Amino acid sequence: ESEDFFESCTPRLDDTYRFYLNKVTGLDREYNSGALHIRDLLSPLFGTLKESVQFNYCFDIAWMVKQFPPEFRDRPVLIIHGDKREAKARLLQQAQPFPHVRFCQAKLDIAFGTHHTKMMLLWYEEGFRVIILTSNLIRADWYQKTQGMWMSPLFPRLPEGSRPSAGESPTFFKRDLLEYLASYRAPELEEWIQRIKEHDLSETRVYLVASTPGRYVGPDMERWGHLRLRKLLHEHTNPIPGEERWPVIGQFSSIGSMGADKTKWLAGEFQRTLTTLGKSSLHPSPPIHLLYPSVEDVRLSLEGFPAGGSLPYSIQTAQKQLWLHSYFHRWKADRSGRSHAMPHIKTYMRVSPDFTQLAWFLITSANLSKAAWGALEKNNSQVMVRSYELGVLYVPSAFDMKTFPIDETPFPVSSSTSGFPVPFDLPPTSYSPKDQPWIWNISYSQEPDTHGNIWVPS
Ligand SMILES: O=C(O)c1ccc(Nc2c(-c3ccccc3O)nc3cnccn23)cc1C(=O)O
Repeated sequence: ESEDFFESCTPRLDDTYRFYLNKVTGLDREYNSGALHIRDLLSPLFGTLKESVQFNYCFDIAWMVKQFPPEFRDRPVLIIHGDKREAKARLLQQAQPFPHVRFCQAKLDIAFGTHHTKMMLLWYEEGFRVIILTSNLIRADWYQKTQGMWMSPLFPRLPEGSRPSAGESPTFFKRDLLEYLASYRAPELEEWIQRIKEHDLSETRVYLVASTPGRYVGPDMERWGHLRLRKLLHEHTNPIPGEERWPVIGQFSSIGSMGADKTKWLAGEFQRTLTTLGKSSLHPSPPIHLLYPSVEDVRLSLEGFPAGGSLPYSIQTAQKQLWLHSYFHRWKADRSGRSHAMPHIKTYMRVSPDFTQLAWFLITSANLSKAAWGALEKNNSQVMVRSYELGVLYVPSAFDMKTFPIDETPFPVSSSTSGFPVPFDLPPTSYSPKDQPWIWNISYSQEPDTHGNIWVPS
């Protein structure tokens, strides 16, 4: 039985894609097999921790410290955040009892930008690991929401005296990660840039898709945000016969202001990016399906209306863009047992007309907003990005495939399949005429949620 015990307590992980969902409290056991809790990520099973860096937006420092196993609880943790003034003071105050926790404030010089990036840099005795994820470092983000992550392989240390460009991956992940870290221009990150240079990242098969605040011109325009994604799709995917019938899917947990009509950004520059496949000069208009929870999805969720506290779509923004809601589809994820675990994960993908194959897949912190993805300005000669964002792109060519088959039953995880574990149901389910998008700052008092409560925002 010790074998069974060991089997049951160490998650059998899908090694192909290294894409995992968070565990969700209250699901049948099978739907959490292969899913990971934050305590799994920080467990000695993945390495003997020396120091870590936590890039995130929202922090509960005392809760975070408790997620480390006791033997690692005093190891230095560097927090990369975007808080300023009183918010920064409150954050630093949280760590007053924890001298091993230090802080670095990411510069946010453009209005309305946020430090949205969620990443763990884990330095072990045995080597180095990167985790890029969608969860904040607060209990609620790891309880009953659908969240996801990419977990890197263990990167071994390079032999002494290796040249810095050693340890590069076929997807140039090492160069791109170092450039992203350098974009903070933060002295606290210098020693981490140096440490990563000393490790072998060559087994990485995903491309980094990052956003860093700024106004970019010329070749710098393709380094960040959606123009970076367009560049990667242009270089590393191929045209598909009948691609105009291959839908684009965007799935997210918040929405920015998209302008008075679809041509302002969504069906213009953003659609141009999402429909790029290789170097074809066609600009098809395939279906675009946007997945965002309806009020009913939230009301009937495991958390009930409080799930909507992490779906910050405001009435002020929504009323300016009613045209957007015709693209919307519900959150339905029976295949992962997560139809009632509201999404905080963000994913974008290009699927075949029969929803059995993927041309590419992106998991990211970036919601549907110009702040996150960037927007062209000055007659398309400049792109402006407001926020820090981070995600990873899967393209079939990096896995010696033409397309990714989709695994329609990703749970319980079976290391046998080579299918990509898309976490929600395909095809997407359109809103019914009565469905409305969840808006977080209006009241819902007609019908109670799963906990018998109504929603009356202050
Ligand atoms: O990922 C996400 O969906 C996400 C979305 C927004 C966000 N921040 C944020 C919030 C807000 C949302 C929820 C609880 C507290 C908040 O302050 N309100 C605004 C207003 N304008 C810009 C950013 N805003 C943070 C995250 C995240 O979880 O990182």
